[in-house]
Amino acid sequence: MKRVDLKIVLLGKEYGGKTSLLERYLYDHFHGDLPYQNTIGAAFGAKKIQLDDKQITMGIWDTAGSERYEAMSKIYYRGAKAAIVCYDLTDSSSFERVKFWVDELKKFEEDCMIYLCGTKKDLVQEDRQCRKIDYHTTTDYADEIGANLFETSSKTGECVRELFTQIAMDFVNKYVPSSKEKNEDLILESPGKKSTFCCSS
Ligand SMILES: Nc1nc2c(ncn2[C@@H]2O[C@H](COP(=O)(O)OP(=O)(O)OP(=O)(O)O)[C@@H](O)[C@H]2O)c(=O)[nH]1
Repeated sequence: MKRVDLKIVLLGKEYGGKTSLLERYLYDHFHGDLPYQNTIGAAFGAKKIQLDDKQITMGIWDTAGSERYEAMSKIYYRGAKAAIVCYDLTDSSSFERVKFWVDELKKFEEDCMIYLCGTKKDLVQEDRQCRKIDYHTTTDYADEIGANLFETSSKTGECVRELFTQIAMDFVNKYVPSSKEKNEDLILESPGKKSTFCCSS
């Protein structure tokens, strides 16, 4: 069994749903009934996932969205192989913050794969008027920057596992040669193809 580590960072505006996304993925729970508590500094969680003959340990950094902690958040994306840049589907200003983080990553962490994540999908499903960020605007932007896009709900769990599994698969395809490919001395190609995930509308 081949073991590899994968560093992932969560970025995005405060109240954007990063911590909830991580908790849904790690512990399969959602504490929507508890009062909101902003992340201070950063939090860390880890999860192992197995893909064929590879065991990937994902180390996931949940950064604080408040601009007060911006300088600190920059520390956490260093060396990250994937960044999940979150925005709240019910808050238009959160998408402006996405652009800030994408520019940062493109400038300082070129090799980091970027995943755009529209959070709180359940709210826009309950009431379409809650959607403040047009789906096509985000897919156009994802195309422009060469990113994958997911719309998730930490309340229902929609698309959360799919997001992290996609990251692990892209990472393996990009960075971890399979034993067969290694033996045959093949050159690996990056996954290239982007995908947009919106499990149901
Ligand atoms: N309905 C619903 N509420 C959500 C969802 N995700 C997060 N929330 C709520 O949105 C609020 C903010 O969520 P957090 O996960 O704490 O946001 P954050 O991005 O970690 O915030 P910072 O720590 O300030 O950066 C909380 O009250 C959550 O319960 C979701 O998928 N659906």
